[in-house]
Amino acid sequence: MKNIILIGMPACGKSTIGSLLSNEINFEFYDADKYLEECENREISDIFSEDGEDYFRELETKYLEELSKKDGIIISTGGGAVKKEKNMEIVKKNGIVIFLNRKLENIAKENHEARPLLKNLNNLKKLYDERIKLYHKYSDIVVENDDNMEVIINRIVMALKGKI
Ligand SMILES: Nc1ncnc2c1ncn2[C@@H]1O[C@H](COP(=O)(O)OP(=O)(O)O)[C@@H](O)[C@H]1O
Ligand SMILES: O=C(O)C1=C[C@@H](OP(=O)(O)O)[C@@H](O)[C@H](O)C1
Ligand SMILES: [Mg+2]
Repeated sequence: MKNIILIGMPACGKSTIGSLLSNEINFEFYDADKYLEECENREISDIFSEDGEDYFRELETKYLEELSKKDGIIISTGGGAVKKEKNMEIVKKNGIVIFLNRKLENIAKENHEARPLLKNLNNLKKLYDERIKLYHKYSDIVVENDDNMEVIINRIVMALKGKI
């Protein structure tokens, strides 16, 4: 059984939709950021402020590698997981990658307190410009997140038919 990997901008819905999808298709759900926080017993915002982004990225790769040893699971990645080609090689070995595409104006409305890279909301457009090509490059399926959750989950289930 393959894994299902959700990628996309911060606050595009990866964690929420990953969990809802898990209820729908009975795949175990792992949020890569939450898994990292639990294993390290630290919050991501503290890791960023005390040790910097590069150190966070090392941990991110370590735990994506660990999670990818499992199969038949859903992994919601952090928005920056596409920054390292190695991360995508790891998850794509036994995973189908879904890019959740959500409008920046909707993303901007969410609460970003726990997202160190969005302390300044001006950074959102910059991150988008840096990453949009990467989300397309690494995704097997693109799902527009522009409706209510039930519709989005249904879209994903339909798109996955015959692929897992
Ligand atoms: N289609 C949607 N309709 C309503 N709220 C949404 C939708 N997609 C995402 N959200 C909300 O956006 C917020 C950020 O989602 P989250 O799952 O944390 O994103 P990510 O893990 O991609 O950073 C959550 O409060 C979530 O409920
Ligand atoms: O976009 C990013 O670089 C990040 C997104 C966050 O996850 P979400 O995409 O779930 O917000 C988290 O991994 C970290 O704060 C870095
Ligand atoms: Mg998340």
